[in-house]
Amino acid sequence: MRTSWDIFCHVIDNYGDAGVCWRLARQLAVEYDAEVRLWVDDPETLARLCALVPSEISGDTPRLIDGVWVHYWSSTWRNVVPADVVIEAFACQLPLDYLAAMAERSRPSLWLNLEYLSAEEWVAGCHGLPSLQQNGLQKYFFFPGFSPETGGLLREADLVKRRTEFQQSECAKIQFLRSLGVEVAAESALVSLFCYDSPALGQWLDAVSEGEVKRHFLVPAGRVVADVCRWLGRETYELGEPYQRGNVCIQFIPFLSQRDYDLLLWSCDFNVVRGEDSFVRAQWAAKPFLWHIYPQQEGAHFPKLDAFLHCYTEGLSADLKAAVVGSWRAWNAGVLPADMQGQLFAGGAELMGHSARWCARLEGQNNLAESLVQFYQNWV
Ligand SMILES: Cc1cn([C@H]2C[C@H](O)[C@@H](COP(=O)(O)OP(=O)(O)O[C@H]3O[C@@H](C)[C@H](O)[C@@H](O)[C@H]3O)O2)c(=O)[nH]c1=O
Repeated sequence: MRTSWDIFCHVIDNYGDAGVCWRLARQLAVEYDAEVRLWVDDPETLARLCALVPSEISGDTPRLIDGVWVHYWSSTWRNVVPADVVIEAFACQLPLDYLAAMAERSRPSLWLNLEYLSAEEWVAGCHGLPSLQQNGLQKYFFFPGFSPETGGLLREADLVKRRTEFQQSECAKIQFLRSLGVEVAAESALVSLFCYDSPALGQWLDAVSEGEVKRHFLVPAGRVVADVCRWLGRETYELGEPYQRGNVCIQFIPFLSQRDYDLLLWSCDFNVVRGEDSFVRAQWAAKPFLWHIYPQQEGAHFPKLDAFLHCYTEGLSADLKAAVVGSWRAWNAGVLPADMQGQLFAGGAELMGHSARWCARLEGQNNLAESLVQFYQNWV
């Protein structure tokens, strides 16, 4: 019998919550033949990530998309029979009636809270721990992560193969970039830019524009566009139009589907990414990158940044390690000291090789969907 899964997604802000839930839901349905319902309270955000999702889904009419039943999670809850496995993503609050129904099933549901990604050491110790809840059920805390003691990272079965084939074909890359209206000059390095607002951005672009290497920045529609326009001295912009300032060419492109965003990351020489899901996808791209971590109050994100840097930079030469750690920390603090601006791009061949080895290392651990399925099988 097929296992049924309910994934509950409350979109707090940005795209990460919906991005992670959608990716997981699809993988469970497509690769594990699971019967998946995704309950999302903001279908419009999901629709930006996958064109097949309509931006409005009524409470009564779920849509079957890529094998997943997408439901609008409205504030008025209509009772449904809970699934075998229930995932509350990022500690969202499940409907009270649903919680009661979970406990009333003849075989109670497995209840999991899917946590945010962190490379901190304590994560391995807390992964999979239960906590007794008011409805008499155990809730298990499920942590994605970078070590085999965690739930691993989202990675579709064919991801690395598709990426390798794409990156081996110059033609595939050119075709994809052309579909976005992008032509890259032969001697220019391609950079994707998806980050939060940052005072460091203008300083960095200044330095790069005066640098010796030509860089072509692709900027998907989003909040950083306004800052880049300001740096260009423009009030408006045309999608696809290349804007040149010094050695920097800027091109604004549409916000892509998740699938095309992967192609963008695979095509670029360097990716600026943020949050959780684009950060993981940049690692699967096996290219050098910069992580703009989701800023939290009182600097709570800095230990997370350091924990990741600690694992990620293992094996780098001392100079390069210092450049990566220093420039990532500076970027995330919003200040780039003058001598550090070029260092964001430091590393060349060493960092390229390192990115590929890091990706291969991560590929050696279970992926998140696989870990969840195994957890359920062991629990039953
Ligand atoms: C730029 C771009 C991104 N994307 C996708 C990739 C990801 O699935 C998603 C972006 O998600 P993230 O990278 O996680 O960054 P984000 O800033 O949008 O999301 C954040 O949301 C907060 C609520 C969380 O607390 C953060 O941890 C983080 O997840 O958008 C596209 O599909 N097309 C695009 O063109």
